[in-house]
Amino acid sequence: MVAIVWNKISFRYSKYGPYILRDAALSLSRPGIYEVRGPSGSGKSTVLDLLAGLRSPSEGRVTIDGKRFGKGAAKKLTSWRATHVGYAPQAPTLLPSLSCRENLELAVHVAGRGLDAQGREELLGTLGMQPFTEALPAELSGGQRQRVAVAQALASQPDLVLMDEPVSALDGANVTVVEDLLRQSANRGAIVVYCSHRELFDGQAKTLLQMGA
Ligand SMILES: Nc1ncnc2c1ncn2[C@@H]1O[C@H](COP(=O)(O)OP(=O)(O)OP(=O)(O)O)[C@@H](O)[C@H]1O
Repeated sequence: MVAIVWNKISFRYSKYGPYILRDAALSLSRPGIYEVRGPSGSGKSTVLDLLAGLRSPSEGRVTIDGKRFGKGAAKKLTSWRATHVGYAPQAPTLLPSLSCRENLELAVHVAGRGLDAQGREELLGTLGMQPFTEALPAELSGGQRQRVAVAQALASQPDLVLMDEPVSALDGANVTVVEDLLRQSANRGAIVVYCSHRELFDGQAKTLLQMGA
């Protein structure tokens, strides 16, 4: 379980740059599926990075499991992130020298928890990647790499699942598979946050944040 509270969080990439977020507030503790909505360039990926603790707020503090983090949070959150967060960023970050199987194994090793070897194999199978278990990322199509990145983010059975455009390269059947896996994660007790230009879950996910233009 994980609980995240934002109170008056602002973020900009540089000291005099435009604000991406201004005095944003949110509270996340209940398992479920949440969407960060907004047009292209509005800051959805930035929000996911902040939730993952990969970026620190410019102003304000985030509270994670009762502890408050402000500037410099990203460094302090490294081990929390490794254990609790599964993140499939917009550009998949599979290690190029490791096979699909090994990329999942690494995620579980770093987290110190997650699916056993059989579970990881099954997860890849569910995503139609069983024939490519031993393939290197460079040997995969874009959609195949995206499916492995989704599997990698789920392999450690994280409390917080972050998915940035998880189905942008997938066909309809695989979109349904990803939706099912994310539902299963939420049913297991995870908080799932995603952004997607393609509508998922029939538009029924709760809105976590609505970003402006
Ligand atoms: N590393 C960075 N340094 C400076 N500006 C950045 C950086 N990353 C993103 N931005 C800017 O921040 C704004 C929000 O970008 P972000 O990627 O979060 O939007 P998005 O809503 O996810 O977009 P899309 O839907 O197109 O993926 C954009 O104007 C972008 O140019």
